Amino acid sequence: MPPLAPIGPTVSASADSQPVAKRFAPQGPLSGSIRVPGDKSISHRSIMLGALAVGETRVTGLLEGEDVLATAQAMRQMGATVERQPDGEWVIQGVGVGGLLQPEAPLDMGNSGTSTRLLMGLVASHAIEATFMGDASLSKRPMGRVIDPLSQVGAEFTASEGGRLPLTVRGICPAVPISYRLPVASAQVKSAVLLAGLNTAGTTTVIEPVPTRDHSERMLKGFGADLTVTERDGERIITLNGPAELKPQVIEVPGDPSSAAFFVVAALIVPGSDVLIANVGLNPTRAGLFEVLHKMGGRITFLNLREVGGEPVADMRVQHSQLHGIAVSPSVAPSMIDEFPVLFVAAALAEGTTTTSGLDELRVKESDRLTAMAEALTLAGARVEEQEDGLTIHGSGGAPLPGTAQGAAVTTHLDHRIAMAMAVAGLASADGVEVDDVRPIATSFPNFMPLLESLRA
Ligand SMILES: O=C(O)C1=C[C@@H](OP(=O)(O)O)[C@@H](O)[C@H](O)C1
Ligand SMILES: C=C(OP(=O)(O)O)C(=O)O
Repeated sequence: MPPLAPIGPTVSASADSQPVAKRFAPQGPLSGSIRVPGDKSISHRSIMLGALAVGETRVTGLLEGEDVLATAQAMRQMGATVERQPDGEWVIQGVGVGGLLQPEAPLDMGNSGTSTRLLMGLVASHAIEATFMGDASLSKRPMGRVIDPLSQVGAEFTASEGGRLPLTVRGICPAVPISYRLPVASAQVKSAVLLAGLNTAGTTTVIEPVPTRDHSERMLKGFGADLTVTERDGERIITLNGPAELKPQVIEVPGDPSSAAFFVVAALIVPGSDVLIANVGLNPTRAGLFEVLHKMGGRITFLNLREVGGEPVADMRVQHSQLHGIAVSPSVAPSMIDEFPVLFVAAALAEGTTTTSGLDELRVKESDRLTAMAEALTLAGARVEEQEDGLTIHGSGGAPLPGTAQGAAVTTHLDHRIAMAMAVAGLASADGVEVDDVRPIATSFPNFMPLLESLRA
C-alpha cells in the first residue's frame, strides 16, 4: 500500500442533529402482513450501473434510505441524471463507461461503506479526482482493503491515518487490468475491483476463496458486461473483459432480506405472533439467517417462490417458535453477515447455548458489532460472553429478557443494525429496551418503526 498522508478533519454527516432515544416495549403478539423496502445492495448497484449505461435506466422498488441516496447524489455529482418520479419510480440517464465527470465538491458518503468502496472502484479507472468523506462511524472504517487493489490498477490515494476517510482518489485512464485474490470475504472489495475493470481494457479477474453476495456479477451481466464466473477447487473466479459497454435496463428491486430479518426474528420470539412478509429476496448468498433460524426450530414458511429482477423471491410466513441454541458454522457467515446482530437477539431468547465464530469482519462494520451487541444484550439482561471472533449466548429459554433499567440505554454507535436488533429485543422483554439513538435506522430502513407499529395494531 502506498504511504497515506492525512488530509483534513473528519466530517460527521450526523453532526447537525441530536440523538433521538426511544423505548421499545412489549405490546402483545405481532400479526398482519408487511412489505419491506427494496434491497440495499441491489439499489446501490442499480444507480451506479444505470449511471454508467448509455441511455435511460428505470428502477422500481428502490430503497430510499440515506445510504442509497448518498450513492444517487454522488452519481449526480459525477454527471449522471438520477431522478425520482412522483409515482416512486427512479429514472437514471447514464453517462456511459468512461464518461464520469470530476466532481466539484467532496462526495459525502454519510454512513455508507458500500457507496464508498464501490465508488472508489469506479473513480479509480476514470481520469478524475474525487474526495470521499463520511460520518463519524464511516470515518473509522478501513479503506486499505480497496486502496490495495485499486493502487495496483494505477489509481493514487491520499487518505487519513490508517487508510481511512476523508480520502482522495486520483483515478487513471488507461488503467491496468489486474488479477486479484480477495484477502477478506468482502463483496464490497470484489465489486470495487470489478467496477474499476469496466473502464479498463483487458481482463480483470477476481478470485473469491469464500463466496460473497453476487449481486454485482448478476447485475453486470444483466447490463451486458462480458463477465463470466467459474468455480475451481471451491473458489469462484470472476473475469470481466473491458472496456464494457453497458445497456440501460428496467429493474425491479426485490425486498431486502437484511431488513426482513428484524421482523422474522421479532415474530419468532414474541409469543402468539404470526406475520407475513411479502416479496423478500432470497438470493442464496444472502439467505443464511433463515437457514440458521430453521435449524434453531423457527417456523418459517416460504410461499409463492418466484423470480423478481433476476433474483429468487418469496413471501415468508413466520410464527412464534421456541428456538433452541446451536453452534453456528463460520462457513455461513458471508451469507448472513449483516444479520448477526439480530441473530444474537434470537439466541438470547432460545433454549440453551448458541455459539458463533469466524466473525472478525463484524468488528469493522458501522460499529464493532460483536462488542456493541455483547454490551447491549448484557444491559438488557441477557447472558453473553464475547470472544475475539464471536459471541456465546446463553438463552433465556423463551422467558422475556429483563430489559434495560430506568435511566439506562443501549448504545447504538451510529449503527442502524444495532438499533433495530435491540428494538426487537425490547419486544421480548419484561420492561422494554431503551435505545439511545434511532436516527441511524434511516440509513437502510426508513419505515421500520411505522411497519412495526402496523404489526402491533
Ligand atoms: O456489497 C454490498 O452491497 C455489501 C457487502 C457487505 O459488506 P462487506 O463487503 O464489507 O462484507 C455488507 O456488509 C454490506 O451491508 C453490503
Ligand atoms: C455493513 C453495512 O453497510 P455498509 O457497509 O454499506 O455501511 C450494513 O448495512 O449492515
